[in-house]
Amino acid sequence: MVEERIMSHKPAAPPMKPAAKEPKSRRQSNIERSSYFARREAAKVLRSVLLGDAHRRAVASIKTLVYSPTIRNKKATFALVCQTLKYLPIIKDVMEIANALNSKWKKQEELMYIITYDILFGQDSSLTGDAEKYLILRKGPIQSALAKILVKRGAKRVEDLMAQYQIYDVKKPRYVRVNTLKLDVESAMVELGKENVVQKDDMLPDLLVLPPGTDLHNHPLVTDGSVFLQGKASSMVAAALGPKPGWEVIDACAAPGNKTVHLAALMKGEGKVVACELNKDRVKRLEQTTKLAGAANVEVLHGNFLNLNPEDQLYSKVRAILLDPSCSGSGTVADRLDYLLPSHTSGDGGDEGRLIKLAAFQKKALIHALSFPAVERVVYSTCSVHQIENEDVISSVLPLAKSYGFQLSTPFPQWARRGLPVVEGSQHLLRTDPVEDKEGFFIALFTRNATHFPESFQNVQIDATLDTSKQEADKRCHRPKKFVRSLPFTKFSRLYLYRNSMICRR
Ligand SMILES: C[S@@+](CC[C@H](N)C(=O)[O-])C[C@H]1O[C@@H](n2cnc3c(N)ncnc32)[C@H](O)[C@@H]1O
Repeated sequence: MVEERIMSHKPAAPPMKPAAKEPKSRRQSNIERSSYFARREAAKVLRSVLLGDAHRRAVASIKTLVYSPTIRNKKATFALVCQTLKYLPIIKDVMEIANALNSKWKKQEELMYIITYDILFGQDSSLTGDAEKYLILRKGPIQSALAKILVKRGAKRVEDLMAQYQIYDVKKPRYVRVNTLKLDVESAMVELGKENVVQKDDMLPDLLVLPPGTDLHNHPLVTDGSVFLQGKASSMVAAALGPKPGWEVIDACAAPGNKTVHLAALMKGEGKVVACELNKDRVKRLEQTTKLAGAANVEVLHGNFLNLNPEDQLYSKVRAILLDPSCSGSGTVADRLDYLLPSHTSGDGGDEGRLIKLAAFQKKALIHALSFPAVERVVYSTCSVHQIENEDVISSVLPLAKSYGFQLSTPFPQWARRGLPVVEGSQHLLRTDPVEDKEGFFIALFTRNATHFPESFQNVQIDATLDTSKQEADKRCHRPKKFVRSLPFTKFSRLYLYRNSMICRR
């Protein structure tokens, strides 16, 4: 038999079976045939994921890969890839202990991972094909390797083992946010309740809770934008900002726009949401989301939030800013599965340099958000579990925020999990736990009363980019100025505030 190549577009046809004692039904043969192809298609996708293209963007990438025209059985392939990835660290150890792969099959290790998943944890008993036959012959050693690992680690069940391997079981409820621009909550409950058990969330009035595993991707309410498949933590962000109908609001880093359209709905479609997005391709997603949601009060802006000038008349009435900047995404890795990819298996989940860069941008963007003159509320949020992107950002910005008249407020006081106690006011910060709450989000809410705007603030112009070269900054600062105060900006630089002048960074 010619060696099966998982990278070829068309996998080899399943081998003809020797005459069986009892002829197989046509239905059974079709099932075997489609499972055979699904495993090869899944192996092809898994190979691309593990090779690196999809690194750090696993699920988005798995979806993109699965939805390519070359994949026929998309649903089965997607499920098989996700499940195999979920168990991959265990599968790899099992295969090593069982010494299951010879050099020929090592060349097709992704296919072997998929088949081993099926042998150990899957429900597919129709394992036909050469690769399958090879592993079924080694089923005994494979199963005893798993038993050895369980004994060695003192784990009674595979679930305990998964916990030890830090694999989170992602059986979380399916949350559905009702887009109140299109449908009221009661009607959504009635409609979804026809086929599912639906409850209202205990904190967010526009959020519904359905049983884990409920698949609503093709539900008419989802496809027509009446409801959004949005998690609880993600839905808490716009609600924490609490914009009122008629306000002007900026969503600083907006695509794909789930929170943008949530803001629009909370504002009952009245007022204006300026949705700013840097990435051209993601702007398209943002526009699609906005259109789907029927959020007519959203104005999409393709640009860099750091370049919006707070002194521009255009933004003089902006009362709230939602800042959900690019982050490591480490809090949603259980969803995205990339925690199983090579650089994520060692614990902290990421490359320090990348985190430092992200945190630098996050600080800059937060300072920028706080510098809009009429802003009363700023929410800073991430889907990261890293202190450097969360509490550390807040603590480094807090002195400046206070000088602008802001204080930390407490979003959702009834929520028990708060910030790490490494910053003054950590009790105001909100965290969700990646294990307990199935996703790790962070929310900070800065508020100030209009009456508490600092007197000096009225006369202070803000350097919009905080990114200018030193030469440019010096030029700008070369004006008569009256010193107000200096504040730490980074470890190495301070912000100098001057009345009737720019903020200069040195
Ligand atoms: C975490 S995502 C936002 C998710 C979005 N809030 C939602 O819930 O759908 C961060 C987004 O910010 C964008 N972004 C990054 N830097 C930016 C900048 N300087 N100005 C505007 N957008 C930026 C990224 O392209 C990305 O789309």
